[in-house]
Amino acid sequence: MIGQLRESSPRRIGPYETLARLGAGGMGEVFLARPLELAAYGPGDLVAVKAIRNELATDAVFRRRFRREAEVAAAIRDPYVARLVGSDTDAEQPWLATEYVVGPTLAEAVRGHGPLPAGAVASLGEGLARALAAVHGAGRCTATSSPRTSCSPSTGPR
Ligand SMILES: Nc1ncnc2c1ncn2[C@@H]1O[C@H](COP(=O)(O)OP(=O)(O)OP(=O)(O)O)[C@@H](O)[C@H]1O
Repeated sequence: MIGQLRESSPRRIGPYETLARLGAGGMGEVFLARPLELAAYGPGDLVAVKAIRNELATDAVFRRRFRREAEVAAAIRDPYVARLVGSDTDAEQPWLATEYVVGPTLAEAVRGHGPLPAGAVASLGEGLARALAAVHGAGRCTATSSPRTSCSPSTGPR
């Protein structure tokens, strides 16, 4: 659910202006945002920016993991995975931005309309499996030990 910005919410993250709060996870908060350069702004330019919590931002081990996450995300090209559109893993408060995915969360859909029909569950499962395969494939291809030339992200895990 899209929530209002809080008093403590950042108004600006990297090249983006925050508009609303989308949620929070283990790493930090996620904001709906748009590019500050309004001339370049179109409806498809809305992004979800994940801003990393301060405690984690000062943790060197976490920073390394987050850099790796951004590197893997940048390598993914798949219709089932929100595309990475920008990141700054070296910023004081690191962030990464992905395409904004419109629509309710699964929990909101079930709360509002009850259990999904079997066909919808099947296609959701298929989409999740495809997305996971794409993420695993990209992880293999960006691993330092695996030469990029022998790797095809779209083939997924073997
Ligand atoms: N690209 C996006 N488009 C729309 N909503 C998003 C997007 N990314 C995240 N959200 C919203 O923000 C919430 C938190 O996302 P986040 O990625 O932080 O969750 P997480 O995977 O549980 O966290 P973490 O990776 O930090 O453990 C999601 O549940 C979702 O509602």
